[in-house]
Amino acid sequence: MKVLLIGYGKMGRTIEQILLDRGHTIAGIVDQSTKDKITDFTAEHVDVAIEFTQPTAAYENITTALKQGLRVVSGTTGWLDRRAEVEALASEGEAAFFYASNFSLGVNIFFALNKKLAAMMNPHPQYTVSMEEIHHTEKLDEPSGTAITLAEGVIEEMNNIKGWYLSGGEGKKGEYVPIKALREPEVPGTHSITYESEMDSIEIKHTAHTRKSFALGAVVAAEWLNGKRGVYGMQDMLEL
Ligand SMILES: NC(=O)C1=CN([C@@H]2O[C@H](COP(=O)(O)OP(=O)(O)OC[C@H]3O[C@@H](n4cnc5c(N)ncnc54)[C@H](O)[C@@H]3O)[C@@H](O)[C@H]2O)C=CC1
Ligand SMILES: O=C(O)C1=N[C@H](C(=O)O)C[C@H](O)C1
Repeated sequence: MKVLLIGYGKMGRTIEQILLDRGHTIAGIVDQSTKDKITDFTAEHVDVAIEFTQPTAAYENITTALKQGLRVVSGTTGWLDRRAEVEALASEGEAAFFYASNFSLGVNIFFALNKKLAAMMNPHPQYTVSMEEIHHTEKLDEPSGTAITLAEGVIEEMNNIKGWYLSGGEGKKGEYVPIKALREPEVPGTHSITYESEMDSIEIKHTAHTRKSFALGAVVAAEWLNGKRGVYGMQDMLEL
């Protein structure tokens, strides 16, 4: 598979290594400091583009790649207010789009566990739900995309939960999930969900030991997307 890397930071470089280890080739690298531009590439040169950049750049990068007719896998967080526009564009043309707030297999199992636990807690309003995420200090967005996906899972399953808020901000206790975002050196990503009552607490937690888990998931998603058209996510691929 010929892959265009859009974004050559921590994730782009980890993905490159996994691509090479799995026998793929790098068609080009687009970053702020490289000569390559997304508009230099079409589906003739590229089977899949993998986009990991930053919240302010993702929308422009993804839509440019889709307009070039490229299949795009993206994991950039913090831009999803424009996700519907991207998905509409991807479903019109020859291109394809695969997005995940977290590509790690373990986190996607954790997403399913989170929803199952939320459904079990739904009839028990004496428990108050809260979340915490910890990431490295270079992370630009908060809360993490993964924490938002976890909160959306709780909102889907619990009748009395209406939304989420960044802990420290405004929110109605009990009706909104507070998400505490902590930044500590070198942490790849830790997420926990706690249900607290006067009697006891229940906590589930996922700890990433390395960002290789996210990078491997993105490469597997690119392999899976190759040859397809349309809009996809981890549930389509993993059938969890
Ligand atoms: N979905 C997932 O599984 C994961 C998502 N992420 C997300 O991926 C994104 C990138 O993460 P990292 O690689 O750790 O960040 P990073 O800061 O190490 O790298 C980002 C790269 O994007 C480049 N960039 C910025 N604007 C650009 C533009 N307009 N065009 C091309 N390149 C541009 C920067 O120069 C930098 O090299 C973040 O939003 C992060 O939250 C990170 C890990 C896993
Ligand atoms: O910025 C990161 O590093 C990560 N970002 C993603 C997120 O915002 O959820 C995924 C992972 O937690 C690492």
